[in-house]
Amino acid sequence: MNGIPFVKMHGLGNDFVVFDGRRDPAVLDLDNATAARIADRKTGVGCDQLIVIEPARDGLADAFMRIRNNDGGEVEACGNATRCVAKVVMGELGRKEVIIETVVGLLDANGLADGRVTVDMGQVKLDWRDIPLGQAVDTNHIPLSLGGLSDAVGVNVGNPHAVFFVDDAELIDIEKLGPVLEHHEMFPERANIEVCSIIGENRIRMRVWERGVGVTRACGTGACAVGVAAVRRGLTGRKTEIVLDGGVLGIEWLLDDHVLMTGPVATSFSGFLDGSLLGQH
Ligand SMILES: N[C@H](CCC[C@H](N)C(=O)O)C(=O)O
Repeated sequence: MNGIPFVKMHGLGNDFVVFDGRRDPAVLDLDNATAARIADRKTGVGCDQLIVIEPARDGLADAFMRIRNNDGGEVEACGNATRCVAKVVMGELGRKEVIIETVVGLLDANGLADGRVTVDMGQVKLDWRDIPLGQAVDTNHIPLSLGGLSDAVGVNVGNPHAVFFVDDAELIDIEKLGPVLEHHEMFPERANIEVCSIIGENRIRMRVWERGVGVTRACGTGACAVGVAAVRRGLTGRKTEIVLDGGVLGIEWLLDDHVLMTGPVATSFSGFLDGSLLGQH
């Protein structure tokens, strides 16, 4: 079989095409258009994010993870994909603890006995400059209203998030409001949009419109942002269960501002990418 090998993986239905750039240099330095072609669900392999595992730059890391959204754009963080890549590297090294390097830092990952993975997603940032926002506002009450949404909480988990709390997240038309908010002038680097409702003690229902993708079944960094936002608003404790369309993630916002995210990893299939998708003729 010729072509570039890949593995199709997902975290609670947030799905990825994972290439190994350590073995196949052809997938290093992809341009945005090529990445979008591969991520296209009709004419490519199809995925929410395209992931390339690369050699670590930092001596402390076991591998570097490059992340691109379905629209081809490179982004800083992806919680669900970090669990998937960590699991791959754990299998290669025969270790339960690995360090995954990203453009925004080193992420510690631990494999649990039940097959799930816990990732320390690093320290969240809460200053308006770090979200980033287009103006100096209190990030616990961003003055933004659209449809049934208002009064967002801004959280940066390596990537930008705007968290809205409502009475019932299921009733919000996130497909309509998401794209408008993603591209709102308040967010100079756009934003991932989460709509949440408290459904029990330390239990939050969340739906997400992801920057550069659209509605996904789960968003790991989004779940981290929601867990932090709920504490900032005094709605839950620091350890929460986030109920997404695709399943449940465990979040804990530590006192040192690091956020731990725990959830499953799944592999769907392996395949070979035809060279035409890389622009090879
Ligand atoms: N759409 C996100 C990247 C992927 C995040 C999500 N898939 C996750 O699991 O964290 C962004 O543009 O920042």
